Amino acid sequence: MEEETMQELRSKAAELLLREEYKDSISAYSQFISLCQDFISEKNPDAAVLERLRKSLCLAFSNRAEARSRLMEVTEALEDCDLALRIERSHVKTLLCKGKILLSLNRYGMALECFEAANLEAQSYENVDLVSGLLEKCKRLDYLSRNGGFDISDWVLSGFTSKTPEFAEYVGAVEISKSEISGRGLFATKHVESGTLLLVTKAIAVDRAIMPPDSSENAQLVIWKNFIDKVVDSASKCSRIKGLISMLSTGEDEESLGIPDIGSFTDSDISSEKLDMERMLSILDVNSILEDAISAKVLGKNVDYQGVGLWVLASFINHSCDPNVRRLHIGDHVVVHASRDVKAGEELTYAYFDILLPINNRREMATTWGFSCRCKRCKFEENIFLKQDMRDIDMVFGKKVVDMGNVVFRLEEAMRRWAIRGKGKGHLRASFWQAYHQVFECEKSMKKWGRKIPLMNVVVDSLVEVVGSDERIVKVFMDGLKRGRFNGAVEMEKALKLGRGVYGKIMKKQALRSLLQFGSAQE
Ligand SMILES: C[S@@+](CC[C@H](N)C(=O)[O-])C[C@H]1O[C@@H](n2cnc3c(N)ncnc32)[C@H](O)[C@@H]1O
Repeated sequence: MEEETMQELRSKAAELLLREEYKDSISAYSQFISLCQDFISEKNPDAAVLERLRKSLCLAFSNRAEARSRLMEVTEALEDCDLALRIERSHVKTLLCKGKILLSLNRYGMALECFEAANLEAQSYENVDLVSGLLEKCKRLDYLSRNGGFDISDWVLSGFTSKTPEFAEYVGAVEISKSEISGRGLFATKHVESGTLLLVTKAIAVDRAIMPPDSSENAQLVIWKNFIDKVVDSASKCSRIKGLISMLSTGEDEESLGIPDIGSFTDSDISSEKLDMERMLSILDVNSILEDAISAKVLGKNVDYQGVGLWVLASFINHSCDPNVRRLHIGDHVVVHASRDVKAGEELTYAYFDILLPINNRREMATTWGFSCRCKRCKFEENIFLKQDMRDIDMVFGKKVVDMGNVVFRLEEAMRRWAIRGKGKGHLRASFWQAYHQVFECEKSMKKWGRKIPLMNVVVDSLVEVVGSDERIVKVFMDGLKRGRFNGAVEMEKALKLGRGVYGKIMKKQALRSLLQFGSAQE
């Protein structure tokens, strides 16, 4: 009688799974599993029956894992996989299910073990091609995650119409350490040149919508709410994701936060911590980033797209008004690269907001971010802005006068009087970038001021040395090249170096060229 009930439950559960009614299927399998386990322990069946029941139990755990994985109930699905594999170590269906879940969690090494084990048994499995396909994909991702050999050239050259390139999470020459800016930060472990890939990380969740320029605040709130729901849902279904999120700062008491080992983000276990809703919301407030932020570039998407997401490893990157990294958003991945040469041990920072502005404007933006900026450039400029001349220049600049040449001229003269050299010059030029920009882009202004102010080439070099490559700076440089202001080949090489600072080294010269010349038109 009991065996009959079990048989009925098992058939019902399998049918529900086929019909993609996962919740009901999980419930039916749970009942079957419980009855089956009781039967085995209470009835002590003979060897043949026991063997049959154990096989059924293994399949039930495996199918419940499948249903749970479809609902993204990752932690419970993995537990079911392990229960099934404890009964039958090389159960192909379970190995595939477990491998796919591990792959979705970017745990390539462990996923590879599952697919390799499944492949050994695959001859007896009806879908041999599926097994070998998954094994090959996992090998590729595992390889990319170890050596970071991404190349998006073909995709860029196709105008982003070909298949989006395959990305795996990658941790380059970086570590998390105590920051002088605030709490923890990400640091370079070796000298890297501009454009070097440092990190590729996949979003915990991201929400996007097409947002026309005049869209209401309400529309933004909808994106934000959807995004929060997605993160909360993922964290509730996956203890690893919950563990990762709980490492992040709430913006309070950052100096007391623990310093996670960078290795724990790749293939090791992360324990789940307590994470109530209040803490979760503070974490999202402090760490969520916009895809179209100033130091980011969304590749392959419509310009009206707006997206907000959470990328855990990138969340350890502090802001600086002298940033040295930028990020590209490609699909759900964030790709972080050096935007200028970086020395070993240097903290990696990007701009959370526009830093090509004077200190007062930057202060306001930092306040809306909830902090007061403690970067070196702000400290330097706080002192300089005590000078009356500096405040006068800032006032004229603030009036958005038509002829900004006067601002540039007065600033350059003041820097000469105050004997400001090297990085200091770059800092102040960055603050008044819009004035330089206006002059360099206007033939009439150049005729009037050209001889009295430094060459554009010189200004660009000093800017990039302190704030790294920036699309706007590169554009002015490229426009200068097109107007024939410089000697061709050497300057073209320099333009490509600047371009690598903006777009990274994950594409060949030809693709980079196309982005530099036609970038915005293609997106
Ligand atoms: C995304 S987190 C960066 C990592 C964070 N420092 C940590 O320990 O986890 C953003 C928070 O870091 C701090 N922060 C980042 N850049 C800063 C800066 N330039 N000056 C002061 N605080 C900064 C602020 O508290 C901000 O809310």
